[in-house]
Amino acid sequence: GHIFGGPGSGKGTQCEKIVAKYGYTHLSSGDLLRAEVASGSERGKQLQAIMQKGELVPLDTVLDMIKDAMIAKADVSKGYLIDGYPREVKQGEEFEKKIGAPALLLYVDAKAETMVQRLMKRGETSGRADDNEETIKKRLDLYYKATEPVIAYYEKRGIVRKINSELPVDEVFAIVVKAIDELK
Ligand SMILES: Nc1ncnc2c1ncn2[C@H]1C[C@H](O)[C@@H](COP(=O)(O)OP(=O)(O)O)O1
Ligand SMILES: [Mg+2]
Repeated sequence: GHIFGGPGSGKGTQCEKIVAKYGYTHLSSGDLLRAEVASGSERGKQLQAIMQKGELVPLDTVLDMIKDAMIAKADVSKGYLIDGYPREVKQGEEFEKKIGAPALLLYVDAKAETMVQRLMKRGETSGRADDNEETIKKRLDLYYKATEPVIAYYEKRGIVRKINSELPVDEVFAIVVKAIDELK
């Protein structure tokens, strides 16, 4: 399934707990991209410039990275947890064409102020170039404009489970567990 939500909503935090409990293969598009940047490759340098501006990297680049990572784990995986993708409806359509339809979309929902506060706090230690006030604003704008519409695309199929991420981490996780277990 996919885990979906704004920047700082708590996707990564919940993914860690999901992986510990269910053993799914966690694929964070952001982490894959940041690994490419860290490798120092030419492609990584181009990606870094885009991410630093808070913009979306080209669709095919992210999707190919996810697909490669899925294939690499195909024979050992108990299931995939795709984190931070799709970021726009077009990406969702491409994912379905090239990979398939997700079984579940966990929509980790928090208020804009909450997300900003969490990201500013995370920025104190994360070392992430995009966890600064200016880029956070742009990421939130982009989230509301481009990414949130993705929900409607999946809602039609009845696979969206909205999770209140204003709650403490463990309470959020309890709701997540319920959503996953209902599916099994
Ligand atoms: N339910 C919650 N309550 C309080 N803080 C939370 C929370 N979920 C996550 N956080 C904190 C952990 C991080 O420092 C920050 C952003 O969380 P994250 O998991 O990195 O978000 P995302 O991966 O969606 O960007 O907020
Ligand atoms: Mg994350």
